Amino acid sequence: MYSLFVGLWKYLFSKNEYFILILGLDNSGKTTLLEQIKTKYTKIPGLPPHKIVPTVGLNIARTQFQDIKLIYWDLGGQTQLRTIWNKFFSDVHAIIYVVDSSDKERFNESKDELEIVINDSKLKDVPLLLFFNKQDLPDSETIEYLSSVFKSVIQSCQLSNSTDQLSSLSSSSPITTRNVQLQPLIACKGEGLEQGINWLSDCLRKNARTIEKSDF
Ligand SMILES: Nc1nc2c(ncn2[C@@H]2O[C@H](COP(=O)(O)OP(=O)(O)OP(=O)(O)O)[C@@H](O)[C@H]2O)c(=O)[nH]1
Ligand SMILES: [Mg+2]
Repeated sequence: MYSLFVGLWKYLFSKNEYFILILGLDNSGKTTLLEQIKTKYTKIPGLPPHKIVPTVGLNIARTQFQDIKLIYWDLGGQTQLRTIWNKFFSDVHAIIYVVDSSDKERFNESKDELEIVINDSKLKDVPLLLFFNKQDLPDSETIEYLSSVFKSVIQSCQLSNSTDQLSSLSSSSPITTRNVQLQPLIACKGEGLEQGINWLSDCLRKNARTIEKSDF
């Protein structure tokens, strides 16, 4: 009974548990990525790509990664479903944003949606892992090109870093930052996944924000 209680206590209040929201336009490969995460970091393999259908609700993966627990929430990216994204913002420690590197006609739409996300005050300081997916497709754009498309987003993260650092000098509050990483990905094969998750885990270990448990 005692060990059950201790286990429950640890489960509810463990400090090394982080919530990660996976966002991006529909068809960008979010659920494919989530299923690869399950395959790579859990004992139960994820669904193969041909069994994955467009997401309407919420898909979840719980993983143990070295010393930390990472819980991923994958939401639907269709236009009408994007309106619920911000309901999760108060409860997450990091954002993964997935871009279809071959969907040239929707690069700007994807960038505009990401700008809305990172400009939300509830996500201040939350690290952003930007996965440029589908790098296996012959018509996918390079990371260099995509970096220029998403330049305004990257710059606004850097700008918020320097603004915060300046204000912190005068107010002597802690320096706050939004870490950003651009990572090529082939979600259906899991290529690039490990590099991205390693980076994100390091960020969370070093400087994750505190979320009040009462928010859950
Ligand atoms: N070639 C290729 N196709 C991919 C890759 N990742 C995902 N796909 C394909 O892209 C399509 C959409 O994948 P999903 O994972 O369902 O996309 P999603 O972002 O979850 O879409 P919504 O749930 O509608 O928001 C599927 O046909 C996948 O097989 C990849 O790395 N390479
Ligand atoms: Mg999906």
